[in-house]
Amino acid sequence: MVTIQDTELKEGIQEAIERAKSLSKPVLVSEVQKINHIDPLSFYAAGKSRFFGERFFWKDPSGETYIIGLGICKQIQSDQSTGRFNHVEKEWKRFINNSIIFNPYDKNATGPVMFGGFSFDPLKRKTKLWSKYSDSLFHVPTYMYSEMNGQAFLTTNVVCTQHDGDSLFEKIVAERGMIMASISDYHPENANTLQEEADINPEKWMETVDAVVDELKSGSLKKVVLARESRLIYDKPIEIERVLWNLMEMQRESFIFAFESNGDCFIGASPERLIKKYGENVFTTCLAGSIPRGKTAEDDHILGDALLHDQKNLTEHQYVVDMIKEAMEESCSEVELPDEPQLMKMRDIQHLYTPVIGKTKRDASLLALVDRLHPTPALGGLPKREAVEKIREVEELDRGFYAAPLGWMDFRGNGEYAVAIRSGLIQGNEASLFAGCGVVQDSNAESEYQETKIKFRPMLTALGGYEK
Ligand SMILES: C=C(O[C@H]1C=CC=C(C(=O)O)[C@@H]1O)C(=O)O
Ligand SMILES: [Mg+2]
Repeated sequence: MVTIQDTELKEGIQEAIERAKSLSKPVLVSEVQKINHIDPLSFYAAGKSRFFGERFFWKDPSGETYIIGLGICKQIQSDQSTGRFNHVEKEWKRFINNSIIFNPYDKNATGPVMFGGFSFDPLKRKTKLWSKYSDSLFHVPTYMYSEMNGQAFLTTNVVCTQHDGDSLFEKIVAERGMIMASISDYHPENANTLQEEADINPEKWMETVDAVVDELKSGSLKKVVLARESRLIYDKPIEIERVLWNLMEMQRESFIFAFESNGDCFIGASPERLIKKYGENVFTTCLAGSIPRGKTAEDDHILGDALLHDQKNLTEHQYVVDMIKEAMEESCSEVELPDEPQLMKMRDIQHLYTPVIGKTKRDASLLALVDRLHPTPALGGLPKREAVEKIREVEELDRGFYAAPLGWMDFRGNGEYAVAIRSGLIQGNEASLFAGCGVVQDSNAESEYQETKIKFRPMLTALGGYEK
């Protein structure tokens, strides 16, 4: 591991300490090394004893991008409700402004990266379920493995203060050496046994769906996404690595993520991109309207075809397209999207899907786009503000980070956010799973309930609790 760049890290740390003295504030040094490929999950697992509660894992659906972070060199958090996206972006810029970055590679997700997300609705009454996550929470990792189009990089981030000395460099190099030496191929061991599964108040949830359908028929609201929770209890602490392993095996076409905070872990496999921004190119997704997968290829085709022609689902989908198109046209000089939805087939479910691409106007930053889009009518409803207010009023669930933007942004302003659905919060040997669905005028409470059951499956199967 000793390379010429370690000289850079050493000198960078010395320079940063001097800079921290003159500025009277901490200064970041970030060093990027190109390394041989490492199995991303093995890197994550190597941080288990030293960094438990301070790790994250990210894979995009194409498998082109993996980002795994160990340790926290900087946390950006806030419980502020208005202007939170802008606030985080400002904090991020302020943090990297005076930093010293050794990164000769023109690759996204190398060098300083912040990973994290936002709660769905900062105005919702908080329960203790999400006490480990503030409304905006981002971590800048100390050690980060990233893979972009098959090339692998190791970033080391060190925050230096005016009180640090030369020993900081020795400490970091020793710790990094220990992590790298301890990486061994991860294989899951004993599965957990599910002891108790409690759907939280399904009857009440269906009554709420009925009540909202009545309102949709009479008022100005067109769509409200209603979600519910299932609480699982296992015989022993849930091994996050094993859940990730299962998700990677079974949900290849999804974003796969884990975000640890103070011992809890928010984890999932979402098919839905909120926004990706690489330079001026932006990509977003309209995903709404669902039907099960068929047991045979023929069944599956018949179901898919039925979805493509089902008026209730087409309406549910179209609300999302209209809103996203409008938002993108405001922020972009060019926007392209197909006229008709296509099918996105995941392991457990198929959806109506319309991809959207655009080119941003010069001033549109990634988090400004997140601000503009969240929540789309696939997670909130239409009109946006009224729908979020309705959810706040009638939904029992504390959504926390469920259905909200989760992802990364690098020091160049590039990054990607998924909508964190098909997800759960792991707390020791317990887990809460979340699933929701788009309620429109033609919704039927029983079939929406069945739809949420299917949406629990990716996480339930990965945790060990549902055999297909
Ligand atoms: C809100 C969820 O899914 C959304 C994404 C795709 C399809 C949806 C639907 O058909 O209702 C939902 O809008 C969820 O999985 O919890
Ligand atoms: Mg639906």
